[in-house]
Amino acid sequence: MEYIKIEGQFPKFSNCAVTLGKFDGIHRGHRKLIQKILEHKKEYGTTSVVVAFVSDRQTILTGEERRLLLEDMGVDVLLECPLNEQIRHMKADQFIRQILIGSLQASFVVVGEDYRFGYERKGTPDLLKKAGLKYGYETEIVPKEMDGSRKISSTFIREELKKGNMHKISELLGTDFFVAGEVEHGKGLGHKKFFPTTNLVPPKQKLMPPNGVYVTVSKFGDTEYQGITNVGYKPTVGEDFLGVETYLFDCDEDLYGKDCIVFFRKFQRPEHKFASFEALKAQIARDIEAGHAFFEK
Ligand SMILES: Cc1cc2nc3c(=O)[nH]c(=O)nc-3n(C[C@H](O)[C@H](O)[C@H](O)COP(=O)(O)O)c2cc1C
Ligand SMILES: Nc1ncnc2c1ncn2[C@@H]1O[C@H](COP(=O)(O)OP(=O)(O)OP(=O)(O)O)[C@@H](O)[C@H]1O
Repeated sequence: MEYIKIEGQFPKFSNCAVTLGKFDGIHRGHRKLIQKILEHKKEYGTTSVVVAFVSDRQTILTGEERRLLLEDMGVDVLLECPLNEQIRHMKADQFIRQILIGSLQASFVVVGEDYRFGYERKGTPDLLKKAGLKYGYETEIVPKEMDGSRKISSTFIREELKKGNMHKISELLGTDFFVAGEVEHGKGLGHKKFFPTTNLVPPKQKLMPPNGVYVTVSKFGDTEYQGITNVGYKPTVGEDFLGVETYLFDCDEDLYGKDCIVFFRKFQRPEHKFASFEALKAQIARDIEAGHAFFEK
């Protein structure tokens, strides 16, 4: 996949199947749109392009995680465009002419039914459709993917993430919430005093569920390990950064420096400050038991 961070002008492409939005999280609704551009590519040989508008607020997926996911899905080009003043002030018809037609030579554009773009959010799916008739591209407007009576959206997922409702989040995303990163060294206390663990440090940009213990699955390439993960600052020992620390079941490999993806299945309990290492160790043993019980179910 070609990844381009827009810093000024959009690059030139031709014959593109394009979808537009913020694409934070890549939920089931987003997947439908992406599937449409991939199908169009398969049928007509277009270049599948995701245009993702990014701001500097915290996100469900980091930029890197989104790249991994879209690449995995088979998208050809990801154009990451900062929501700066220039873009915010661009009128909808100018966006269509300059970017969709001028830069991307779009032949297919797909958006959700309530998508808005351009200055004062005046750009609508209907406007895209009308312009398509004039400029010769096809438009597909996708009905909102629902969860019961509520539309699936990144906002909905953010709310559930705050509550640590990992099961609901998996339903909305169509996959488990995950953290991707390289395994780092902890203080090494885990190894000496407790259990061996893998440590990831998510960037501050990443929205995380509440600090606490989660049942997880960690992936290293094609190898998967079930495990139990603590998210937080380890108040018993005191850490000054938020870590994602996992005890992997049935693993005695040295995984330092390896790329890892931790998939969150279930919230188990909040993080506590324990009076002694012994008390923490006893609790971690119970967490591990609860993790095993979850997977045996
Ligand atoms: C399943 C699990 C649960 C944990 N729960 C807590 C907790 O509630 N409070 C806490 O202070 N640390 C908790 N920890 C973190 C331990 O304090 C940590 O493993 C230990 O300090 C070793 O850290 P190190 O590998 O960075 O040396 C937990 C770790 C694991 C793997
Ligand atoms: N549930 C959905 N079903 C179908 N399409 C959707 C759905 N949600 C969003 N889309 C479409 O996906 C594209 C990207 O959506 P975007 O990420 O901007 O919004 P969102 O997921 O609703 O997030 P937020 O809650 O932050 O507005 C847009 O074209 C949007 O209309």
